[in-house]
Amino acid sequence: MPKTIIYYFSATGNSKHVANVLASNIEDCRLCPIPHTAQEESIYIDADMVGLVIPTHYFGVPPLVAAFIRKLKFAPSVNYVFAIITSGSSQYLNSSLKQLKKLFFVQGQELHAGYHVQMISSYIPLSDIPAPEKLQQTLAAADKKIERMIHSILIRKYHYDSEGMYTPLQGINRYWQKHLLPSTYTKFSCRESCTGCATCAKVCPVKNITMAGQRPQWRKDCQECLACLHLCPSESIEFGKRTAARQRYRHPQVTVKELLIDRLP
Ligand SMILES: Cc1cc2nc3c(=O)[nH]c(=O)nc-3n(C[C@H](O)[C@H](O)[C@H](O)COP(=O)(O)O)c2cc1C
Repeated sequence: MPKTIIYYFSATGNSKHVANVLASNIEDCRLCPIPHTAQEESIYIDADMVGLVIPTHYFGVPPLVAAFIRKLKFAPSVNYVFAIITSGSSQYLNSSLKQLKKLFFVQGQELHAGYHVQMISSYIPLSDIPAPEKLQQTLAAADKKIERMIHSILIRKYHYDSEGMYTPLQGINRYWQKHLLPSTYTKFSCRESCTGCATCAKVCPVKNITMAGQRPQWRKDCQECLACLHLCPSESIEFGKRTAARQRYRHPQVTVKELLIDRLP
């Protein structure tokens, strides 16, 4: 195993960008996309340093990431574990690090450091993608924060970014997972402009989309990551009623090809 392994999940490239920058600044570092581990029942990590880079979904940890952590077993060589949460804005309205701390604790592993980095929100049912100038400013500020995080990680600093005291958010995340997520797949629709290229099926991290008569069909395992919607080349996919008038997003330094490679082999 390499000295450092970074596991990540990314639908629209924000977390992938952070993981890429980390890997190019940390010696002997391997990147591992979480969807690649889906078939494994147990994952033994025999590295010195372990990183996790993930988006926040509904103020907390995406369920596929929680399921991944529950499979982990750590060798005694592991001496530093860090997590980075990418988000639209809600560092101070968030419970991701609190949740991760508990998830790692249950696996017998301390989470030594946790960071938030504000990027662009992929949750367009709620708000539109900002204008190009604002988008660039936000991503430039994120790159500055990534530089500072790398410095702290390289000196193995023990540090937690604050998430505020707003614990009811953990309840909202649980409610979403239990009561809303199971029927999320019913909210997708596909316009006439669909070319049947199947990019949506290929980018789905849980292989939840099948093509029927050149049209996507969403099954019940949807994680609501919105990769299908944002990465559709003809912008033919909608989610609910509000996305029709809204722009799509992908981190400008991450290609669709890279995100495709991240999915299940
Ligand atoms: C279902 C869903 C829920 C989200 N919830 C939040 C949230 O609670 N707070 C926030 O700031 N951003 C939220 N976002 C935005 C993402 O966390 C953010 O865009 C993230 O950087 C996406 O990372 P990725 O490009 O690696 O997938 C949400 C996005 C999705 C798809």
